[in-house]
Amino acid sequence: MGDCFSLRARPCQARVNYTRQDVLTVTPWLAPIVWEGTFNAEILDSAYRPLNLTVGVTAFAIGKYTRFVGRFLESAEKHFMKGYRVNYYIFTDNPETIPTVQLQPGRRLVIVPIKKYPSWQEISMRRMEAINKHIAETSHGEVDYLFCLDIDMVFYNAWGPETLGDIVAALHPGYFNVPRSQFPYERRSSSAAHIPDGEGDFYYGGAVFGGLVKKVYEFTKTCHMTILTDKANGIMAAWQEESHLNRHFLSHKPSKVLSPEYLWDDRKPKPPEIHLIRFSTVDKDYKEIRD
Ligand SMILES: CC(=O)N[C@H]1[C@@H](OP(=O)(O)OP(=O)(O)OC[C@H]2O[C@@H](n3ccc(=O)[nH]c3=O)[C@H](O)[C@@H]2O)O[C@H](CO)[C@H](O)[C@@H]1O
Ligand SMILES: [Mn+2]
Repeated sequence: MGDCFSLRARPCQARVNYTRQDVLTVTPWLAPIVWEGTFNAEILDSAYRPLNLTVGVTAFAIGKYTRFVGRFLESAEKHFMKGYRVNYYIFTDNPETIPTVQLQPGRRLVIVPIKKYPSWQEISMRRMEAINKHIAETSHGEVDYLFCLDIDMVFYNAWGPETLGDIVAALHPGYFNVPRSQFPYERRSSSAAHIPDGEGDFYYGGAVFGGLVKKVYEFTKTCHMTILTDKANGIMAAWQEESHLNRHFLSHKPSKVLSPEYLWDDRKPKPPEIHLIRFSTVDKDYKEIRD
């Protein structure tokens, strides 16, 4: 440690400034946007380590997506909440295919058997329901914070306590630097996920959200309800649960926002704002894997 940091906004040579000039680091409702260079990992660790927190992760591996579990878990063991207690909850329709991965002390793997829905859209959307049910039945008593992540992803760099917050969303890698008019929100007013033109803060990704387990319970409950409302009306939102997530975060603002470093996409070139890719989508053959 020993950093001496400046309270002045402008850079000064001898002191460390935990800010970035090239990106937005705080939302208009004063939630931090977490980028590399905006926090001190050592100070955060010394604040959070003594709390002896347990952090949960939910990830779904249904059908052919079981192939992603090994790399996901192995990379998480290297980079995700290193030194903290972690429970991985892997939801799958095929428990026998889940590889055994050597875990660090204080970390455990829980297999949650779940049925397979016929379409990839339904599989993706039904995660809200399954996570909500699992929190109510089990994980509310097992973890303090819970992150809900896509499985077709790999950790490349540290994901630590800087990500913890009451309710946390992540900026989608495809839309963090485009005008709001281009966000792929659901635009049909017949959908419960509808966001009119001229509204919306950011475009968040469906692959990463989290927070205090109680808050994630409330969040997944509302998203599942609005998904069911659409279903009853015979409509499916443009980007499934991701559209509902974006609608919910418009009226219930996240208390912390993760930069696209925490939700990157290997297929994209790295722009200068992205200093450290921490978690990224692996390339996959959509046609082959979703049939
Ligand atoms: C980067 C990002 O924000 N990704 C979102 C995006 O596309 P993606 O292309 O990332 O969606 P995807 O194919 O990864 O599906 C989402 C997740 O559902 C699970 N799964 C899906 C299909 C299947 O047959 N088996 C299975 O287990 C698996 O955990 C997967 O990671 O849009 C989806 C909804 O349209 C979700 O909101 C994703 O989170
Ligand atoms: Mn994905």
